[in-house]
Amino acid sequence: MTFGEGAAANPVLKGIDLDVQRGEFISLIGHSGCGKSTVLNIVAGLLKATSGGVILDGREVNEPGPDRAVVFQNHSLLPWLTVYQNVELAVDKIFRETKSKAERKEWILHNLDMVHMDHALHRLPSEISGGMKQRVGIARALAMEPKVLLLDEPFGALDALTRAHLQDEVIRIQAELGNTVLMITHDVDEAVLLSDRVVMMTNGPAAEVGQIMDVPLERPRNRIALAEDPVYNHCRQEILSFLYEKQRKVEPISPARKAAPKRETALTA
Ligand SMILES: Nc1ncnc2c1ncn2[C@@H]1O[C@H](COP(=O)(O)OP(=O)(O)OP(=O)(O)O)[C@@H](O)[C@H]1O
Repeated sequence: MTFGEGAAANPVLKGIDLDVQRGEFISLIGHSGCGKSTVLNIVAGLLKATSGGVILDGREVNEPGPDRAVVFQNHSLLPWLTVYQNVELAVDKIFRETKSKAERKEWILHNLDMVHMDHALHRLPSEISGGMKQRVGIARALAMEPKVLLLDEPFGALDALTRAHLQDEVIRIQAELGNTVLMITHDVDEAVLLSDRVVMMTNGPAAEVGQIMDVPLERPRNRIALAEDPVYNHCRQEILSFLYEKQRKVEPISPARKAAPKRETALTA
């Protein structure tokens, strides 16, 4: 994927070659700006790759479709619609022809129940917390019955406790439904806890898949028990070593910091 042309060309991705099995949970991890969201947006059909493409169930996909639902870091709920109506909008769009009104209602309630949001059906997004909004976003995505669930740092904006809670819910839901999931994360523990495989990307420009690691941990996984698990810790170590040794990223010093007086530079170094 190259953005721009000629002198302004920015070759963001070079070799992204990845086979994903049905029902697999894949995490994509890499330093900021390496191109993770670009990969996800290409899979979602929101961006078109400069060359190469995406094949889903034997068919090339190059535009958005209900077979790939995306959950973004900052919820994308419509602020003037209630929790129920936000999910209803997606469900009506996809199932208008195939489910009756009563069946659609039951399906909306079922999906909101799955993320434990059935108590707040008639609240507006502005009346619920950040974690609750992400749950509604997940319910809306699940209600579309996508072949692939695309999660772009879905827990990134949440506090640590809410994040852990929602991760556990995603683990439970994935165990129940067996979704195929592609998730972007910056969080090493989250990647190991949730994934079957972790795809590590090299630093851009022209980022590629640097390493793919299997996570051979039994499911269901329990975060507390895993803290002591040698396999879990080995997986963490592998990712940390990739990110901070093999792909160590040194941020350029900004002009403002360069110009700072000596003493201040020493304090901020
Ligand atoms: N629509 C676009 N037009 C031009 N350049 C873009 C566009 N989208 C992304 N880029 C560039 O592509 C590079 C990769 O961006 P991307 O958002 O995919 O990285 P990322 O790994 O997801 O970053 P982060 O972890 O910080 O979210 C960046 O240099 C960014 O500026």
